[in-house]
Amino acid sequence: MATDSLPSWKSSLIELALHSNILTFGSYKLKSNRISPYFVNCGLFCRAKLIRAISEAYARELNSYSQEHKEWSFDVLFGPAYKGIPLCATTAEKLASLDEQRWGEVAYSFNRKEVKDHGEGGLMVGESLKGKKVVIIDDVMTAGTAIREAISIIDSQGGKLVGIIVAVDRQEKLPSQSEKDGKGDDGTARGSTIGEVRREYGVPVMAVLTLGDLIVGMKKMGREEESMSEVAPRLRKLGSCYAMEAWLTPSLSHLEEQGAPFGDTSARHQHLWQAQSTLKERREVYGSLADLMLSISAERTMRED
Ligand SMILES: O=P(O)(O)OC[C@H]1O[C@H](OP(=O)(O)OP(=O)(O)O)[C@H](O)[C@@H]1O
Ligand SMILES: O=C(O)c1cc(=O)[nH]c(=O)[nH]1
Repeated sequence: MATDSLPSWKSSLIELALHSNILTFGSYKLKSNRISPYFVNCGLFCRAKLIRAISEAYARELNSYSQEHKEWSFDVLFGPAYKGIPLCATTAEKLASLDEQRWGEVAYSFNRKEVKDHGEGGLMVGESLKGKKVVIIDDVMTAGTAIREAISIIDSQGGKLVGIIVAVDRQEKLPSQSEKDGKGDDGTARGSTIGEVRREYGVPVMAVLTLGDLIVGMKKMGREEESMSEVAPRLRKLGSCYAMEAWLTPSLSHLEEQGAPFGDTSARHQHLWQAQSTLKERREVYGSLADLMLSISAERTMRED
């Protein structure tokens, strides 16, 4: 569960993201057509000290995962076009700086959005993926469409996906059928995007920061009021369970991972109640934001009953 303590490197990264307008608040249409009251623009990690900070953070996460899982390794970091491109190159270099012996030979690769028809030609740039163990490095995951596209490129190139890392886990739920049909969220209880990708492909999905980290970081910086006074009214206006789900899904996906059934209504209610208790525990930490989410969550449970 998230707490109000963040390692100092995470706090510094959030501060950099705020000062550089990488993390902003407003109303944004996402690739999935969802409307979000905040946005993470990783294209703005475009100055030396910013790209250094984010690539060090990715490299640190990957290196510590590999230290904890000695049998796990990879050959190539694949950065999907466009925002993944600078990330894969700089993070490969940072990995080698962290541990030359382990990562000195790590390679990177990325795709083109349009196939090149002259010179070397083709879709891919960098290391061949054929027969290689590949980790996808990307900016954020929302509905998981971009990651699935990247996975199909890896498959088509003969690579083997062994992991995924993103800068920010937005802690979003899976798209509903009505969203896929272009009719907006139907408010059904669903697991998290990241949990589903993890389960479906059987690989670790890592994130440098989560939405929870961003909120804790803002609070530590005394910017909670500023950000939340922007975000909360919009969440309210959306009227769906966007905010609540964002906070519930870690608990829901955790329960799902333990094998809890998700199909029938009573099991789903039980999960919602458990997740709400988790929110209650978070209340002290997240103050008014948690209050807001609890009220949305209660309304929703009543609607489901
Ligand atoms: O999980 P999803 O709902 O798919 O959305 C998230 C992805 O969508 C955007 O990429 P986009 O394809 O727009 O490419 P870009 O890197 O060129 O911005 C964004 O940069 C994420 O990678
Ligand atoms: O879902 C998206 O399209 C998206 C979200 C976000 O925070 N940042 C981004 O670049 N894309």
